[in-house]
Amino acid sequence: MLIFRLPDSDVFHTLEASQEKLVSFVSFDTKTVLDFKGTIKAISIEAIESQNISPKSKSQLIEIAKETQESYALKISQAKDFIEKNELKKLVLSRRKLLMYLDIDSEKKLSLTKSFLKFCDSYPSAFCYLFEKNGEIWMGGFSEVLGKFDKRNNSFQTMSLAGTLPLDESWTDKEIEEQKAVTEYIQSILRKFSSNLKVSSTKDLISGNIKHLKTDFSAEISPESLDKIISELHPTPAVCGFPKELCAQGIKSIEHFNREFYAGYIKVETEDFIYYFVNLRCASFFKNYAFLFVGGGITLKSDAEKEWQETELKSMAIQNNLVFE
Ligand SMILES: C=C(O[C@@H]1C=C(C(=O)O)C=C[C@H]1O)C(=O)O
Repeated sequence: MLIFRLPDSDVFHTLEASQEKLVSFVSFDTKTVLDFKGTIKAISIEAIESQNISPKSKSQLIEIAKETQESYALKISQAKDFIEKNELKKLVLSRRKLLMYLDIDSEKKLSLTKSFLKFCDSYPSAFCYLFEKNGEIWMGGFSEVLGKFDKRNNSFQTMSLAGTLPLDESWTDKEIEEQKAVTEYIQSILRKFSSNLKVSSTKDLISGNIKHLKTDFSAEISPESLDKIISELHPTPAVCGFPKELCAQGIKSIEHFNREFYAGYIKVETEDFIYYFVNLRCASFFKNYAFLFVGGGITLKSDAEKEWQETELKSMAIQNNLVFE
C-alpha cells in the first residue's frame, strides 16, 4: 500500500494494480530499491481513512541505546575530526530518534492514516507519502527536490537546499557556507550535461518551525542523460558531503546505524514528469515505537548544542503530526 501527495497539490494518490513501475524508494546507499507497481489513481480522504495500516511486527524489547544529547555531541566531535583530517567543507551527520508511543499516550492507538493526513496539511509544499510493504511502514515528506524532469520539453530542475535555523534567527557564515558547498557541487555536475544552466538567487524556504536556504537550478538536458545526472547528484552534500564516497564512509563509521531510506530518494513517474524527491523528515514505524531520522550539516563551526536542537526541531515535523485515538 502506498499513498502519496505531490507538492502544492490537494489530490492524494495511490497505485492501482498493474505491472507499470511508477514509484521507487531508493535507499541512501542505493543498495535497496523498493518498487511500487501500478497505475497512479486519485484516492479520497475517506478511502485513505478506511485503510488499515498498522505495524504487524510484534512488540519486542529493542536493545538500542537511546541517542542522548551527550552521545550525539561525541559523534559531532568525531565528525569534526573527520572534516579536519580530510580537509572537507562539511559532513552531514544524523541520528535515529527513538520514539516510544507508550511515552506519549499509553491508552490510545496511533492512527497512521490520520497522522499522514495531518502531516500533509502541515506541509502543503512537500511531497508526502505513507507506505506499508513487506512488513515495513514508512511515512515522510519534505520539499527538497533532487530532480524534476519535464518529458515534454526536456527541462530539468533541481535545488540546493541546506542550512537550518529557527524562524526568528538570522543566517550566519556557517549556514551560508554549508549551502554554498551544495550549490557548487550541483553546478559542477549540471554544467557537464547542459550548456544553458540557469541559477536563481538564494532564498529562504520555510518548513514548519524552521527555515533553510534554497537556490533553484534549471537546465535543458538530453533525456538519455537523466539517469546519469541523478546518480551523479545523489547523495548531494545536503545529505552527505563531498567527496561523496569518502563522506559516506565517514558517516557510516560515526553514525553506527543504517540510514535505510532516510536521505535516499523517491522516484515518481507521471505522464509528463519524472520526479526525484529527497527522502527527509521521515520515520519508520513499529508496533510500539518509531524511528525518526533527522540530521544536519556539520562544519568546523558547528556547535554541538545547536546541532542537537536542530535535529529536535526537524523531528517535530513527524512527531507533532502523530494522531492517537
Ligand atoms: C539532513 C536533513 O536535512 C537536510 C540538511 C539540512 C542542513 O544541514 O541544514 C537542511 C535541509 C536538508 O537538506 C534532515 O532533515 O535530516
